[in-house]
Amino acid sequence: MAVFSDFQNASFLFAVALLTFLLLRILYRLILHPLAKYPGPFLSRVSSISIPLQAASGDRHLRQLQEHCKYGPIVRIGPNALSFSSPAALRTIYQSSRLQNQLRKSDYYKTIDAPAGAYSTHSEISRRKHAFRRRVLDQAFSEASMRSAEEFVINNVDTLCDVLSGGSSWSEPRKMDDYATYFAYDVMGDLVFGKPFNCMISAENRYVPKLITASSEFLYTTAHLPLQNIVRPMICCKPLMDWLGGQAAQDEFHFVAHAAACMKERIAKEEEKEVRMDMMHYILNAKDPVTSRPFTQLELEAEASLLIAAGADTTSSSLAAAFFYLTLPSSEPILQYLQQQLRKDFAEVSSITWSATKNHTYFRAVVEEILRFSPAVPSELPRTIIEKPGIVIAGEFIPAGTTVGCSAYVLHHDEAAYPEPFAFKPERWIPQDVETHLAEPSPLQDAEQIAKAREAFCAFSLGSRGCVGKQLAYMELSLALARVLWTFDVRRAAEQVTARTKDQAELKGLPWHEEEYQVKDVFLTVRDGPLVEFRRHQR
Ligand code: HEM
Repeated sequence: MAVFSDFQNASFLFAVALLTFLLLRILYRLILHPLAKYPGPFLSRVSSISIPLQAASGDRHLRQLQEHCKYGPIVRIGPNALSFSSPAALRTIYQSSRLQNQLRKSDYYKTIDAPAGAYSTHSEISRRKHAFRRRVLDQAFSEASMRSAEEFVINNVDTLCDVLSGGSSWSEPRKMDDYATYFAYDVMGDLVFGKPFNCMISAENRYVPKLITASSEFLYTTAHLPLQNIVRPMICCKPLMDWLGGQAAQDEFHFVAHAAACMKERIAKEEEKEVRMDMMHYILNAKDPVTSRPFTQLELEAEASLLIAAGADTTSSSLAAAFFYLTLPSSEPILQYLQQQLRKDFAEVSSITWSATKNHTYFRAVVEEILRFSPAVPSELPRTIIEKPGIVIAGEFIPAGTTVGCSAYVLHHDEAAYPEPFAFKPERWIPQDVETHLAEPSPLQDAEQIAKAREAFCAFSLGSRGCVGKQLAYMELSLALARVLWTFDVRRAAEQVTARTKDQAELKGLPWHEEEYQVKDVFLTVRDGPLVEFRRHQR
């Protein structure tokens, strides 16, 4: 009896001590913490659970914008984390070479590749090791490599046109999130593994995009959980994850194994007589100009998985968004004008090349506006301040140990840089002195407004950790979009599907914008639709 009572007393004392500790911790975070002066939602200021909760909901980008509208340009999104929404902060955090030793990618990145057993260029947080990766990987995005890549991209665009076509009459509604995904994965398979996945023409490999989305969803939340030193080893343990992590965790392991097998096949092909001049050829033959070291087998496998995930999902998200914005009823004059221009400027579809689209002012403005409105990596990219005492961001001294970041979605919907941010307006990228001939022209921009728009644009992030595949992404998007729009009349189907309905948004207290392409933010995006019909254009 006495033992039981001692146990009860000890439990009671333990509970009181724990509650007191938690209460004091909350008070400290609210009042005495160095970030206490920054506003933010209560839960975010006192606990680290807010970010994983938002990540799990798929609404994080929308919440972040909502929070910036409510609290201003600096929001405390976790006890030790701040989100910034100004172009000045964007440049300091991601681009300042002076601060490169003081900031590094946050521990979040250590977790996202943990199941693969090796960091990729994207997840490597050590500045020195990353610099090596980039010196080698950059060679796969050289001008020569991009020139060879164009042919592979065009072959896949031809297939896309074949599968979209309904002949001379209107096609069935095509679900463009799927077609864009199949196209982008086929391109990346072609460039990285030496063979397209053939997703556009066969269902056999369509599980690959699903794997990547599922693993991105799983890791986006998991990597933001508190106590990463415990979480990380757990998600590397396959038997435990098979049991705990369900289908999503199994998908992640499946994809890693799949990528490794494809890489082995591709490496064997490099020994063949006829060299395939795809991106992997350039990677396999690249050596670090500083150390003369090529990638090891493990590094190659990590890069291959990264290139497929980072290259395919982002591009497909943007391509699907393109069809959404261009088929909005309010975009009718934009679409009409764009198609007229493309058909006037290019006599044959084959004359639509990457370099020709680069110089097409109106087309480029359309692409830029798509990337602005719906950035494919919408939420903030976390960086940690590692050197004491700290650094100055946007005029504020921020102490070491703080995780800081900017969200492309938030910056891209800032009224100051983009008046009417929820309207699709390619004209905002075109200087006043360029004639567009739009039926109902909106005012074109003066140089100052365009400079503001450019300053806030960060779809590909900036600096040494910015997107290595930016040029390839523009090439794929431009060739696919321009050639499809040249070849077909396009129109929105009567029925539509969406990743988020107005009712769902309102139920969660999220803002609703009728003309926005809805995505779920899983670091990459999950999307649904639009449904679009195609008819071969009669010239
Ligand atoms: C519309 C298309 C694309 C968008 C919007 C995009 C966006 C981004 C962003 C925002 C980052 C920074 C991520 C971070 O800091 O965590 C990034 C990094 C990266 N992207 Fe892209 N990307 C696109 C297409 C591509 C393509 C086509 C490839 C390659 C085939 C690619 C390869 C990479 C790689 C390897 C990194 C890591 C770079 C590093 O850390 O050094 N991306 N991308």
